Amino acid sequence: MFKNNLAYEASAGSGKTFMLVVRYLSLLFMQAEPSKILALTFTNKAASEMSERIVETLEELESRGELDVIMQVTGLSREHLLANRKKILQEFLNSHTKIMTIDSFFTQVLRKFSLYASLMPDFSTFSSQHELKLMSRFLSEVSAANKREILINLSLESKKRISDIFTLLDEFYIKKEELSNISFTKIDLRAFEDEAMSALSGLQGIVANCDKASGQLQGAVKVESFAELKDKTWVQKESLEYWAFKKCFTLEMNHYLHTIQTTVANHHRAKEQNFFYALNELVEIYQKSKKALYMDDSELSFSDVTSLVYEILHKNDDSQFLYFRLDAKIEHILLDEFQDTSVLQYKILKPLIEEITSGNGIFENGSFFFVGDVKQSIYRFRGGVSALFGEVVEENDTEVEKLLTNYRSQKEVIEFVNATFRDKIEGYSDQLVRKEAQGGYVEVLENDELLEETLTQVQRLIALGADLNEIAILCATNGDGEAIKLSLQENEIEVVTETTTKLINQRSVKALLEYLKYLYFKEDIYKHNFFALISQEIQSISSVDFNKVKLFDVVKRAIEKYNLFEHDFHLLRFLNAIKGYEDIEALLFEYERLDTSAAASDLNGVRVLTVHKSKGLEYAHVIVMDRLKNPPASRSSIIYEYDGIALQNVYLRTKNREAIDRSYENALHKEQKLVREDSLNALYVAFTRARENLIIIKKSKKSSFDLLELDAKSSGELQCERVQKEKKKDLQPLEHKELYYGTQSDILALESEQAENINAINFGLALHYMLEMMSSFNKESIPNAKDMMINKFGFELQVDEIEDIVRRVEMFVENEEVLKLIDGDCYREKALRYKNNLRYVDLLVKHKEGSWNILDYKSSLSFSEHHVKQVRYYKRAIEDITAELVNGYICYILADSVKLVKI
Ligand SMILES: Nc1ncnc2c1ncn2[C@@H]1O[C@H](COP(=O)(O)OP(=O)(O)OP(=O)(O)O)[C@@H](O)[C@H]1O
Repeated sequence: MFKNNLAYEASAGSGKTFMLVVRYLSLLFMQAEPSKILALTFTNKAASEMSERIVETLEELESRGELDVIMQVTGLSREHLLANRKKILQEFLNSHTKIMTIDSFFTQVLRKFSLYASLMPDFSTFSSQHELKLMSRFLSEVSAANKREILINLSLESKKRISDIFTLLDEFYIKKEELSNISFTKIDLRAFEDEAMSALSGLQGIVANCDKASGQLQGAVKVESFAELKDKTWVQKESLEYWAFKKCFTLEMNHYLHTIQTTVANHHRAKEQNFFYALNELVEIYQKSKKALYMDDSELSFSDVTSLVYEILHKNDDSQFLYFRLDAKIEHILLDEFQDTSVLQYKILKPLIEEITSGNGIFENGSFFFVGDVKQSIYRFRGGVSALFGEVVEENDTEVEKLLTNYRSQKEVIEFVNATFRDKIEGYSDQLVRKEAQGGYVEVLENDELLEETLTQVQRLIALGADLNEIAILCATNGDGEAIKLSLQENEIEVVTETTTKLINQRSVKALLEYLKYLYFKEDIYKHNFFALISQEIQSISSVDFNKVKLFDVVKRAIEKYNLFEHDFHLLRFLNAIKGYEDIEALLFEYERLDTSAAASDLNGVRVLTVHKSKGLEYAHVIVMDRLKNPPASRSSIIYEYDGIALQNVYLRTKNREAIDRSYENALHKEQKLVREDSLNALYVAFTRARENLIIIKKSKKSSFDLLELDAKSSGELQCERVQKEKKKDLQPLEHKELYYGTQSDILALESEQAENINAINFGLALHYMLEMMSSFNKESIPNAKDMMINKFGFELQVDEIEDIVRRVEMFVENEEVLKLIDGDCYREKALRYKNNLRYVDLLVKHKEGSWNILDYKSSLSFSEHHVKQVRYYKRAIEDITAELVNGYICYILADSVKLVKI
């Protein structure tokens, strides 16, 4: 029977998402209004997939596994459900549903109440604010407030660059609310230093008077300053009855030692207090700069949105009334992936949930439902606290049910996962195997040539008949993903990655955009494009008064009128995305920035994605590849210590402090445990994505699988169901049209992720940018391009680096060979979309006689092999597209010369 207040805490593949869809459909069948069901997911992709699954399930209800479960949940008969499903589907498609990410929901709330935050409701949101702009705004605000010294001191004390201080500021800004219970005071350090030095002189006295004191011992206590003293090895010991001290040991020595330890520990604490005090002062300015920026640009990051919504709803005289207004629109709440919800996000939702669970809401029949798996919590860095699940259950008196059977994977995969994690993850309980899932294959391979081995395994699967779209390669970073993608493409294997799968680049969505452009601009070209894209005869299109008809309705009507829907889930996603735009202008001028991804079903190629992005997804064949590079040892300098969901304390990570400060030691251990849990959870997510075959490729040393102690072995039999290739719909070729796919710097930064040195990356980006900004390749264009480069990158670069870049550009425009190659129509930063991949060609030149030159700039000689592959790829792409002669060159623009290498 239907339970009003229910949660599922269950392992991967046990049907949580399935139950979420069942729950949603059950509510629909129980006559809940779709617009009053708030279903929140973690990613846009999950939100779109949920809507799609609802439509699909309703369309095919009689043959779907969901049917029986809906009957159980609702108590309604099969006949009733089947008789009503068409009506329910129509209602669903015609409603303003609320299936979205938490971020989008908060954005909607903020739009609604924007005036409380002195914002206009038409702001736009991005996953992060423009970092460089923010930095320079912040720096000028810091100067205006006379706080430069604080910033410089912080940077000196923590031995961090100013830009790293930014990361800390952002962390503190995001956790501002949680930190509000912790206060920081400014403390004078000298007293501690004096006390420690005076205890030291006591100790030195004992050593001086001891006949048996060795030269080594005398050296060990010969300390000139407090800074030197606190890092001495002997200061970290429990007792001085050891080593060279032993011969002179007296209890008094330990007395001095303990005094030194206590004062050093206090000194650390005081220093930490001063650090956080200063950081807090700067956070105020940081927040002010952010506010100023979003007032100027009307652009907010999601963390800004969350903080503002929290402020409006919790720190406002009208709070109760505002919640009441929200409450009136929400009757049921469904939350997916709850383990990754942040405490602040939950605090915002809490009053809404309480209205429902306490039974005093406007709707007596409201319901609350959430699902999650603490083992899959991998977003601690974004504020996820795994204890939240339990807390919420307790606070709301929610009934928790377990789902014990794995519905996703075959036996070999399930048993391997059970055996691997049983003793590693606390409280792990084995998943049960379905009777009909007795096959599957698992192999752990050891090979240091990770890319080659991955390619071999993909080819092995393809040879066995695997569907390309059912092969997923999970890797550690975007950089690793790019490397594997290139390697597969070199071997003519199609690849689908995130950058290539934007919704707005899908044919049906493009068609609708052309349609809307026609309605708005009234240019015939758009009409022609629209009909070409939907493969229909050109007809007249009647005009629409956008003041009277909602954008959403215009698009929905077009979909119906031109019969576009037929299983095209991109359109469903597009309809959902449209709800985020105020009006037609906002859509037409902003849609290029829409980063919703396309419906997976219509893309072709091996999926390459990071483990983090793979959460919630499943594939028949999964290859988990070890990380190509060892991770940088970049630990956060701040340790956040939680007690349950409450932030209890913050510490500044300090060398050797754990030996002399018990509470720091505790916090550090807790943190280390969490870091280990994060890694284990990520591996758990990765291994549980496979339905049939799981192949793990590990390297022999420093493998990310080390903590699992995996041996190379295989079990089961590798089999792939041969795909029946469906005949693709006959679509007319797309008219070539230049598109804007984001910015080159996004992609360059991604490509250069392999380069460890952030300075080198910035340098390269700045050089590229300056060349891009050259209106013509001659000396006259240099000053302007230089200014633009400084505006964008000046903050990141030293003066001599800027001069170096300008010198290189001068050499470039003076080089005879270069000038010959670029004699023609030059296209800078040309976006190139080929086989579902997006690339930028630095410089593409079309010669009068119909041949093309590609120039790919490099600012250093490293990674040559990679460059060659890249240019070869561009060359092949342009040859395919133009069917004309193409020459490719790598142009090394070095400090002292320009070298051209023909590919
Ligand atoms: N009761 C069920 N009957 C039939 N199939 C089911 C059932 N529950 C789940 N499935 C199928 O099993 C697979 C895994 O389910 P689902 O994705 O809901 O698991 P999950 O718990 O959300 O996994 P994860 O935690 O990894 O996201 C899906 O293909 C789903 O359709």
